[in-house]
Amino acid sequence: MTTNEYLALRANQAAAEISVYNNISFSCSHVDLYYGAFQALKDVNLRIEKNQITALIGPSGCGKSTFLRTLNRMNDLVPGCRVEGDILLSGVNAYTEIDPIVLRRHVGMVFQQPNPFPKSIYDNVAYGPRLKGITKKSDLDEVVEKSLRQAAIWDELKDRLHKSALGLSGGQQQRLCIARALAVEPDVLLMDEATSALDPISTAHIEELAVKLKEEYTVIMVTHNMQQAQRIADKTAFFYLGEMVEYGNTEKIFEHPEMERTQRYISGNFG
Ligand SMILES: Nc1ncnc2c1ncn2[C@@H]1O[C@H](COP(=O)(O)OP(=O)(O)OP(=O)(O)O)[C@@H](O)[C@H]1O
Repeated sequence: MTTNEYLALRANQAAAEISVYNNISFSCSHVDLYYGAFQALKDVNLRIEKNQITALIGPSGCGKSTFLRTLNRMNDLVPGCRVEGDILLSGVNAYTEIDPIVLRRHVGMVFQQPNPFPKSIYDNVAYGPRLKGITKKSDLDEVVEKSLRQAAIWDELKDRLHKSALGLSGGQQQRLCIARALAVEPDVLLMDEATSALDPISTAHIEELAVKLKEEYTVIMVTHNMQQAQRIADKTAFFYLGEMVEYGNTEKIFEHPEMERTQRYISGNFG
């Protein structure tokens, strides 16, 4: 091989690498996480694709929420928690190259229990944009409307924007929390069992919403509900005892898993 041929090959490989990263939201390599002496994540390697819904499944205590929280550095707030390995967001190291506050603006999160602020519906959604420095009323009005529309709750709430968010139903509160997360224009939305406290109709609303949102956002969700993962997730990662055992297209994980532990879990033999 001549020098020129080698250089051409290397350039091609570099271009291929870059195009791979274009489709990748989070790239996690050799991630270990310790709560004090206890190791909760063990050598997790996972690439999460953009504009997809990725479900994290596995038995209780296997590290799904812990992994989700490493993505926006929520675990930084836990005393004694230590993360090793690399977590890149669009190629940028989330632990060494971005301030956690900025990271969390790009990576929004919705929790199991809806947690609106004890403020008006409007002020809940306007909270993040105001922190970002948006103060003009017409600009805030626009962001509030856009975010509530994206969260598929504008029509229900548009006539009561200045009423307390605490007066909404659980399902409405959860969609409001999604609107609040979207108002700062994140790239990624993390959902930690976001429907487990909701009734079936509210759950269906949130599932439909997640499918719509993946056109613009990357959605990563922890769920105990295997039917939910099968209904809406493009990709599924199975965790067990702190390890990410298997990852792939949801259909494949549920119908033809490669690992015995995945097979046993999805067939209900443990967990
Ligand atoms: N703040 C913490 N301090 C110490 N240990 C923790 C902490 N949070 C979680 N753990 C431990 O880490 C392990 C993984 O917990 P995690 O909540 O990530 O699991 P999970 O798969 O999300 O579980 P579940 O499905 O029950 O929510 C568990 O053994 C848990 O007890």
